[in-house]
This record gives sequence, C-alpha cells and structure tokens, in this order.
Amino acid sequence: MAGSVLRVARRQLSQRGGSGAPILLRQMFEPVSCTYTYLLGDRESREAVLIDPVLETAPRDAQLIKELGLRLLYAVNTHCHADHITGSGLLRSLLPGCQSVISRLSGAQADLHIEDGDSIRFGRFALETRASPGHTPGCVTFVLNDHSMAFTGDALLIRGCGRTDFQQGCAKTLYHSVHEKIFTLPGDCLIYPAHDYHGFTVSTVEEERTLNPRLTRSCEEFVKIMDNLNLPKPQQIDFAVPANMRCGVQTLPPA
Ligand SMILES: N[C@@H](CCC(=O)N[C@@H](CCS)C(=O)NCC(=O)O)C(=O)O
Ligand SMILES: [Fe+2]
Repeated sequence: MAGSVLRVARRQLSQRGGSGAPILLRQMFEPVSCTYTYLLGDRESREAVLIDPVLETAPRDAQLIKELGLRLLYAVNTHCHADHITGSGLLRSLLPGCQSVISRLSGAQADLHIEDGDSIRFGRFALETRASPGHTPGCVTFVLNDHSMAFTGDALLIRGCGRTDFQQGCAKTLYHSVHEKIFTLPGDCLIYPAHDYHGFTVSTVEEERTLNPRLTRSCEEFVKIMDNLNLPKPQQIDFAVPANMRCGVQTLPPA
C-alpha cells in the first residue's frame, strides 16, 4: 500500500515541470503530413515554445497562443523536415518576438542555431537539446529538464523510427542515437514524436525500449530492416526541403 502511494506520488511529480509547477502542454495535429506540433508553456510567466510547427497550421497555432495569453519565445524544429514546410518562418512574422530555431548541423537558416547540450528556456522550464542524428545529420531530441517528457522528432516514432534513405540518413547512426540519447532516459519518460501514421499520440521510453519492433533488435538487424523499408518518397520532399533550408519562407527578415 505504502509502496503504491509512493509510486503514484512519484508519477505526479514527474508529470510536472522542473520547478514543481505543472507545465502547459498541447499536442496539435496536421493531417496532410500527419505531423504533431507541441505547445509548451509556463502558466506563471506565460512564456512558451512551439515544437515542429507546420506552415499550413501556423495561423491556428498563433491564434491558440494568443487566446491562451502566452508569449511565444521560440518556434523550434527537431530537424529539416522533408514532408512538409515548417511554420517557424511564418510564426516569427505572426507573433513578433518569436525566434526560429534549428540545429546548426541541419545547415538551415534560423534566428538561433542550437547544438547538443544547449538549453531552451521558457519561464521556469527548459528543454535540453540532445543530438540524435541518423534520420538526418542535424536531428535533435528535446527533453524537458525534469526528464518527464521527450520530443523525439523523427528519430523515434511510436513503434517505429524515422527512415534513413534520404537527407544523408544513416541507420547505424540512428540506432546509436536512440539507444544512447533516448533509451537512457527514465522508463516513464513520455515520448512525443513528430509524426504518427497509426492514430497513436504518446508512448514511453519503457514501451519503446521493450516493444519497438525495429529498435529492440541488434544494430545489424536494424540496419537490414531500414535498408529494406522500400517506402515511397514523401510527396512534398522536392519543395519542402529547399523551403525548410530557408526557415519555410523565401527570405528571412530580421527578428
Ligand atoms: N507518406 C508521407 C511520408 C511518410 C514518411 O516517409 N515519413 C517519414 C517521416 C517524415 S520525413 C518517415 O521517416 N517514416 C518512417 C516510417 O517507417 O514510416 C508523405 O508523403 O508525406
Ligand atoms: Fe523527417
């Protein structure tokens, strides 16, 4: 009895932000590319960040941010997306004060370039940047500072992972990224991916560590699986990648 009460108390604590205060979290969906955009905010300071916005749904996101009385500091990208145009360039115009963010290794334009170990602060919270290359060389995973949730982009999907057959992808690199940068997080750490094609919304480190059909295999077997996915290329790749190298807009005016 005492043990179960303690476990519940621990879980409640871990679902709060690093400061002990509850974080504001919204998961939003863009149905054409099946992309999840995440809004995280500090209820006290009203500072917020948006992860992986999509061009077409950026006006929706901006409206929600205004309705909730939040101040968007950063529109961040987990990587240079191949299947949709990022909304980060449009959001910095719609919400003055917002800065676009992407990893330096992506080679893409943005107001701020981040690297492994960098923190993105908003109010009492912070997102730690963990380089998780393999799907692309510049992929990063964002981990809330209390390690209660991770935003894995396309490195780790629910029961899957990002493909490695374009944008200088590398299956062996992805395998090591997931095992070393994501599977080392606490088992009850929530996994929020950039996409889902099967109707799932969230997973945990423990679930993926034990049930992911690709990443529970050896590295050698994983590479074979990834070499034989034979997926059609994303419909928007030919114009999305060049656009995303420019933050999703033609020119990047001053922030
Ligand atoms: N049909 C979609 C593209 C689907 C796709 O290729 N998804 C990528 C992630 C976005 S770059 C992926 O890595 N998929 C892995 C998988 O196992 O499905 C479209 O045309 O946009
Ligand atoms: Fe991707």
